[in-house]
Amino acid sequence: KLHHACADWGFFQLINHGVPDQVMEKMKADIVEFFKLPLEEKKAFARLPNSLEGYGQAFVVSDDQQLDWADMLTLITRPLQSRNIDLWPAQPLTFRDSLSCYSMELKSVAGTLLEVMAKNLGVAPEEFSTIFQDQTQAVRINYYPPCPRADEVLGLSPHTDGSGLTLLLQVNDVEGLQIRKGGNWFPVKQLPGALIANIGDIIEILSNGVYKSIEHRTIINAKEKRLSIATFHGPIEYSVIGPLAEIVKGCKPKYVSMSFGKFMKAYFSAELKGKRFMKNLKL
Ligand SMILES: O=C(O)CCC(=O)C(=O)O
Ligand SMILES: [Fe+2]
Repeated sequence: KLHHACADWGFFQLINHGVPDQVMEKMKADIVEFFKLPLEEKKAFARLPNSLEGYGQAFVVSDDQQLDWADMLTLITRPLQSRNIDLWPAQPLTFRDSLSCYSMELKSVAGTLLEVMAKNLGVAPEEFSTIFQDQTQAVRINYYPPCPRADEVLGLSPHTDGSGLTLLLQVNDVEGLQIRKGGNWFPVKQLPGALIANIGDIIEILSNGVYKSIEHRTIINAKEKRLSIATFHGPIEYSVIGPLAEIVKGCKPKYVSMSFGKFMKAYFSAELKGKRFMKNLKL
């Protein structure tokens, strides 16, 4: 079932993920509290120039670009030695603990899903676990303020995630995520308690296109704010991203191979434009 959902849609909702309710609820409550803080207090955790981490806009590549209608907090959560705790909000007081617990639980969910995917692809589970063991994990917490001219802005422009696998949680009860399928946009209604799983570009490349990363965007509500937390799971830092040898036995690789570092640099220097970034990586 998972295989079909992944391969056909690049997207699925996970209900029996095993993450304790209280871990999800604590995380959600602390996210809501953080964004309520006065701007000056949030700015204490501001993104530094040339860094992707911290509070502020992401994906700004030029001065004349129209910005997305969102405020974001991006933090690296794994591997543990990559954590930059100074950028983790100290208010509310439980934030750091909530995020640590949430990060650990989601790592385990992602690990299980990646194992299932490796099996479905017919590659040795070790091949995937070597790439994803002590995986990189980062969170992007998105705050979309209401906008009276909601149809003139986007919360997040169409994009695919530069991750292997993304697990997404809508924090308050406002919808806004849309996925693209066959040229049309479909709204996603999060099932109660579910985590939304998105296939990212790295799985598309490793699987040589068997799994496709899902193009998605968010729209803005005219009256209500919306909050979400996206948790991105990627490979270990020094891995090479390219079609797996076992998969391209007897067929041609469809994507270029490059180091994870180079891939990330390329991903963040491209404007968010649907699947255009991936098209550039095709052979
Ligand atoms: O807010 C959402 O539902 C989606 C967020 C997202 O796609 C992202 O942060 O990459
Ligand atoms: Fe995304």
